[in-house]
Amino acid sequence: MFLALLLSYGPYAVAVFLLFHLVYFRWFHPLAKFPGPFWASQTNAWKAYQLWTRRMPVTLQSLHERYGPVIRIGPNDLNFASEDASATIYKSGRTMPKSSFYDGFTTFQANLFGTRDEDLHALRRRQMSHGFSAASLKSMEGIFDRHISELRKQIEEYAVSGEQFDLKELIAYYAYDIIGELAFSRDFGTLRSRDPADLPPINDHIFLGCMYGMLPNLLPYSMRLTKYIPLPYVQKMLKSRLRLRNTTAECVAVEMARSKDPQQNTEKNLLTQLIDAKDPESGAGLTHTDVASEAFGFLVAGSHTTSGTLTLLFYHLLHSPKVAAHLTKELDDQLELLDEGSSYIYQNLDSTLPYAHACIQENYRITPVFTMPLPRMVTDPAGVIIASQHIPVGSNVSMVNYCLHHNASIWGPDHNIFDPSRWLPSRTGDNKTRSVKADINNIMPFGAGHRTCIGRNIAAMSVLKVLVTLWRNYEFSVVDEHEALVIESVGIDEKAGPLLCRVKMRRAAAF
Ligand code: HEM
Repeated sequence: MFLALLLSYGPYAVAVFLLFHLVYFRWFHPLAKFPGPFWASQTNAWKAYQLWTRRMPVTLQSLHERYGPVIRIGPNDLNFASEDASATIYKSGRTMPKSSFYDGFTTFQANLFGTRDEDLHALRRRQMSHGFSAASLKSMEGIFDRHISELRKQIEEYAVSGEQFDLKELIAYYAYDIIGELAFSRDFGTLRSRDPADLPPINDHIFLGCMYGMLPNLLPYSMRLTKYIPLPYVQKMLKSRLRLRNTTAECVAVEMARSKDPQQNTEKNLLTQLIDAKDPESGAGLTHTDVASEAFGFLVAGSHTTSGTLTLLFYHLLHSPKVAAHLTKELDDQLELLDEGSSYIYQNLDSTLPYAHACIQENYRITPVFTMPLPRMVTDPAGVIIASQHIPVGSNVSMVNYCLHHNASIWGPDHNIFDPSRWLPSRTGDNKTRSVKADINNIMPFGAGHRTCIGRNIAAMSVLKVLVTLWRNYEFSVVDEHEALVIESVGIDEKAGPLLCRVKMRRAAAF
């Protein structure tokens, strides 16, 4: 009887429900007045599909061009691309906490990046601030120098042989080896072995985290049930995440055991600093699982971001002859060629190289790599005003830095041109009337506010040292001068395909 009723009326009930859902979310929902694609107003699967295409930042930017600075990208989600939005969304502290999107990244337990507990976040930041301070950074400079020296060795082999090579791949090995030493106290030696299979599957982890996070209604189940989906691609991603987790657990266990042995004199790095970390207020330290969870976060947040950034910087320089010539002149004027084993001291590079800094800044603007939407939740019962719009409590609001960095009303119609002179006081071009200082507030490659990147100084040191060392000491040329830049995004971006180059020495080979 019940089955008969279900079969006769069930399809009508489903149709009525769907119709109600469609009409409510499109025309009566509190966010209904905001423009955006129809399917985005109906289901979070729209966002998940955009992630799947690997083109989300570019798609969102074109939607902003079409609909304006605020668009609806999910039934309960708004995305902003205007100058005045970032302060309210990211600098309102605890009243705008991270949304459930971040739960998708939990591997051991929520870490500094993923936690939505503001008290825990504040405690962790206090515990870790010493490890990321300028003094700690200085004490870790030797680690960078060793790996830059290894990178030079590999490049010099190509200079001698004259063979073409993939600079993107070499940079990826370099960035992984550095983070291995910083976060795991281990030299993975991938620059020496140069086997792509040695590189960790970080992109898979990030893609999976973003995918889980973009389907929040499924989250409690999806993380547990994905293992039963018999698709090889899904199984590969799960295995990748497990592999990363196991590597982390193993390295942390070794270092924690070593730290208990007073005979062992280990070099300071981020992992040893985590093990020693104490909250200056309460004296509380981190447990074994806390340390593993944070080290895992450093690997995920710090390696592909750095390698993606460096590869894109070299791509832009190698495809912009005038910019390249300007940079060469500045470095030739300011820096001696390096001998074997020597390096440029970071502190000395800071004030003397304005054009190199401008190139780095422009690279962060035109091709930021951390482009996942960074959603925050409106928790004030009265709602909040963002970019002159009232946004009701319970909504998720986000920005994608790529969209802000390509907003033509801020950067001018030439926003797609790599032009470091935007960052010089004597700037030329469309936005010459604006101040550099104002524009620095309009880029957010490292996020903004109290959840801004804790590793930005580490990234800054790596990027500047690699740039000036390679650009001053070698002469690179790209194999395909006309190659158009295609970017793939899994939440963190990279140049699609290799960056094929040839290289010449600017002095006799050192190694
Ligand atoms: C060019 C390189 C890098 C870029 C572009 C970058 C970008 C970002 C961005 C945009 C955020 C903010 C995320 C949000 O609001 O949800 C972030 C957070 C974070 N980053 Fe980075 N990052 C880089 C390098 C690093 C490095 C080298 C490390 C560590 C060794 C690191 C560790 C972290 C951590 C732990 C967080 C969470 C901070 C918090 O919530 O308090 N990052 N990063």
